[in-house]
Amino acid sequence: MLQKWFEKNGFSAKWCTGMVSAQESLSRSAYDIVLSDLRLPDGDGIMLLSWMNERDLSLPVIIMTGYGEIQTAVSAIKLGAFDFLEKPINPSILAEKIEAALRGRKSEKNSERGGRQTKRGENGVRRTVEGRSPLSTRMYSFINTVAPTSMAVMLIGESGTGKEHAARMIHDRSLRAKAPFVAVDCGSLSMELAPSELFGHKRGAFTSAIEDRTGFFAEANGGTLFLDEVGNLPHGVQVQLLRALQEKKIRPVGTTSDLEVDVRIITATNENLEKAIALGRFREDLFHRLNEFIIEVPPLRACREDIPLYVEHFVAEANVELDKQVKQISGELLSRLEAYSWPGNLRELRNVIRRAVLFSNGDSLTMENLPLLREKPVEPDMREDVALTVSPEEEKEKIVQALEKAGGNKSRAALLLRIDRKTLYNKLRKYGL
Ligand SMILES: Nc1ncnc2c1ncn2[C@@H]1O[C@H](COP(=O)(O)OP(=O)(O)OP(=O)(O)O)[C@@H](O)[C@H]1O
Repeated sequence: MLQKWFEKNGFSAKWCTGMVSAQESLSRSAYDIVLSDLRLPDGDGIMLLSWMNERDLSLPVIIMTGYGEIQTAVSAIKLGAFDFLEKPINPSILAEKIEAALRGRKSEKNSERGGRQTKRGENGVRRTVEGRSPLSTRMYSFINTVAPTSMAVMLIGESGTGKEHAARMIHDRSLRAKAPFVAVDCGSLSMELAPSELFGHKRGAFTSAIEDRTGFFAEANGGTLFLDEVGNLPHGVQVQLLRALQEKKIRPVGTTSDLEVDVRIITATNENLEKAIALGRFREDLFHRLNEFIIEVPPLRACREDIPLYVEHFVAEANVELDKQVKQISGELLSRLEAYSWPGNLRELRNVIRRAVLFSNGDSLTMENLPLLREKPVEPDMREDVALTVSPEEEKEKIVQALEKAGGNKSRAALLLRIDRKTLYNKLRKYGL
């Protein structure tokens, strides 16, 4: 019914039957807005929202709720949902909310189109800022040095420090800037589908190959392919990747001839790959091919003097997105932000600021707007170690079962276990899975 409504009103709408099907659509194509039921046959709107947050899919999400679900809708807003809509849906309220969400989105897109840091979008918000602390300055000077070359760059840093951001910056400052930048989350590639996702396939190559698929390599031809969490690349695919890099040729699944590709590779990892090599999980020859130039992306707590700059940036961004007018930040709040340990780095800071701006009433942010930071700062190690059960054997068993259910897809398994992807990776390593 809603799909018809959208189409009648000049939108193109894709209807998904559940959470997994929405995740698949969101992974493949770009959308401007997501309208999701709170209850879904295979999950719920909040799980979908967390999944999108993890991947930085910052498009507006409107959650549709039934009678008596307002409390859950409020939690959704705290998690970053744009708004909620009570059922039965009133078309004029729906139209109003869609318009408000798209207004924010348009401003965001304009600022994205602004490209490099020096340019600004129509709304005057920069797309990115460069920290000025010694570690940040060093990183940007490495980025500027390596960008115009064709060297393979490996970005090493904790989750949320801005590795993907740095990869885009390298691409934008390279001679390939006008060609595509394609980002791939290696953790979500299953062993079975990875070759076809990376190298493409011919229709009929396997049962579910109902049409030809280009593959990420060919999509990135002439440009940059960013392999995020490269340590999670299935072992079998590592050999194929090495061949593609050495010979600059790929062979789509189900075909007999090679395609020439010209792709610059940037990888990111938040783990010690040398350890993975020692454990036989990562190929040493591939590692050397990928790390022609290593850049360390520092954790936010090592660059505390950059925090006010980032806060200012994220407030400006949230003002536009949420139609707010925050102009001041209380000294007490800023000191709190500077003192916090930021285990989730820039991503966590951005989320905290967006939430604070959303809950602000006037033109200033105070401690009142930051309920989440009032408690003791979380240490990174504690965050990593969320036990799923009391005994390690049971925990391992639970993980194995979730992986089976998810058909080997780690992101999906993490969702089933209700832990984040990074925690799952740590546990897989811990149990040698
Ligand atoms: N220099 C910057 N200026 C503005 N925003 C930034 C900057 N660097 C990172 N961000 C923002 O911080 C968030 C996290 O960045 P990013 O996704 O690049 O981190 P990551 O290290 O790749 O994370 P993960 O390890 O989880 O994949 C994003 O919302 C990104 O837009």
